[in-house]
Amino acid sequence: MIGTLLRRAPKVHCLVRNATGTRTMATYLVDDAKYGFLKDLGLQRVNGGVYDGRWSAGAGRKIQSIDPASGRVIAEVATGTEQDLDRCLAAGVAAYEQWRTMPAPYRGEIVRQIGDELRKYREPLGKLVALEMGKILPEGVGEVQEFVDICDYAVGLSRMFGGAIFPSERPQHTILEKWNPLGVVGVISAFNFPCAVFGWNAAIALVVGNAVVWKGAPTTSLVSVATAKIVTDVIERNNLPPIVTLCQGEADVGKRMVSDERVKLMSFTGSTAVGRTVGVEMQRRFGRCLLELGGNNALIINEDAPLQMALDAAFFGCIGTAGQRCTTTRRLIIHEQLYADFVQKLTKRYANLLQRVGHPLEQATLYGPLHNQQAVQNYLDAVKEAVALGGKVECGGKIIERPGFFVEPTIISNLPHDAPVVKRETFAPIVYVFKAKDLNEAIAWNNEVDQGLSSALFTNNVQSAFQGIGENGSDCGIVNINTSPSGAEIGGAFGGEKHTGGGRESGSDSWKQYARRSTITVNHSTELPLAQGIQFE
Ligand SMILES: NC(=O)c1ccc[n+]([C@@H]2O[C@H](COP(=O)([O-])OP(=O)(O)OC[C@H]3O[C@@H](n4cnc5c(N)ncnc54)[C@H](O)[C@@H]3O)[C@@H](O)[C@H]2O)c1
Repeated sequence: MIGTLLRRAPKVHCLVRNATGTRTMATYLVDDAKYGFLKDLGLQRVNGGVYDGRWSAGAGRKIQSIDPASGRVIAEVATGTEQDLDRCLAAGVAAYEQWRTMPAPYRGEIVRQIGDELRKYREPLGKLVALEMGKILPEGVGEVQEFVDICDYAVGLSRMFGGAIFPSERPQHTILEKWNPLGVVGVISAFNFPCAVFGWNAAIALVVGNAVVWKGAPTTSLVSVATAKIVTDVIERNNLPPIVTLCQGEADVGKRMVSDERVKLMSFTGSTAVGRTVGVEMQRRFGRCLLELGGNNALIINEDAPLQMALDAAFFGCIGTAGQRCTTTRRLIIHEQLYADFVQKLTKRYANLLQRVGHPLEQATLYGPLHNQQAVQNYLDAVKEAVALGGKVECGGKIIERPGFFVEPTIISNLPHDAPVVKRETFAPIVYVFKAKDLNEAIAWNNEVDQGLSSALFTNNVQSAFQGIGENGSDCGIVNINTSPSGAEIGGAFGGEKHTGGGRESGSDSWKQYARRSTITVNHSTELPLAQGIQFE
């Protein structure tokens, strides 16, 4: 329905300057009444991309945000520069001084209000996520829901994050552990989760007592602005200082944030290549970092797997978000006895999916576009490389001829399990399929790539399942049994090993990454005994 409206939408023209300064005609979806949800989110034709306690146009480049399913301009964002970031950081440091003194349950109350406000904007913000990133509407709304859920989680946490008490070897002494906030937490996020990644970080960082400075991906700048507006409105209504600031910008702003000593923890989500530079810089200046980087996730189908479930899991895992999740299934390792039948059934499911290709805002769409032209090129390059290495394209491999950045979901067989193209993360809907002789071989192949984010084993055998999750099993941060490696719930700690960066976000004890641990010995005696019984007189 909305897709029909999209195609029929009247064109609204206005004059803008492009990157070279030439005045050109542009069409803006934000001016079209059929995209009224953009105005509901407070978005205009040109939006300020900087919030340091008040909204302003950044002095950086004006970025045109594109709908990847049609190539049309949604609206513009005036992004920030390093100077704009400097103001955001200064405001964040000052806000932190006040925020850290407030009781944690009070901080939780503010995060509760943020969650409630997000609930009100779930649909329009979810639509914007779908429109600007290119994921289908249920996934766009689901992303906002993740932010709501982590707020609920953080509210509870604000009354629960506790320290330990340990026995002391000295009489009438007690050893305590107390978790204190760090200061300003920097968040740099990737285009594929433009709302939730900020949410996972901000909700937890705030209840622990930190201030947050955010830079989202340049190509999803509207989501950053709309999300930050919802959050900062709540903060302003409570007469609080800017404990959340935004400096939407490009790599120069990101680099500056990473190198600034005021940022005590740098939470970076993005590619391994950029994450490596972030990690090195944070190590150089002894800052903390939380890295959530690329994945190369495998799904193992053991000979005793529940087959229908495995097929459903592979279908969603490989194709969901058009292959643009960090947890997307990129390798299927199938027991040799099941291989031919499984690949044939999966190929059939792929063929049926082509009926469900469409605009992400259309109700019937299951499969949307890639995010931009560069992603299409990366996809084509990977297919070409795979074929040159002897790979057989079982299905897909080409661009889908329609407006926007659509490519066919693709299955490639016949490659060595350790081919260079297989060991690399191509952020596109390509899955490589392999025939394994037994579980030991399958696990060895699962583990042989550099990345270590997510994995799954399908088996009905308890011994195989426990091998998969144990010391001889998957070396990933996420190790699933009989469910897809793609996607995760907020209750557990999210993140991966090796070149995925080692960070953990969301649930379990991930909150500890946002806090500094103070070990405290309290002497409640009238003597002053030294540790280890040392006499010093
Ligand atoms: N592990 C996870 O939780 C997770 C989640 C989502 C995405 N990802 C990964 O992110 C990648 C896709 O996202 P992307 O293309 O936006 O990644 P990217 O690395 O190109 O960009 C990520 C962010 O870093 C910024 N940036 C670029 N250069 C920088 C620099 N030198 N210093 C500081 N910041 C800089 C970008 O502007 C953007 O905001 C994939 O590899 C995917 O697997 C990982």
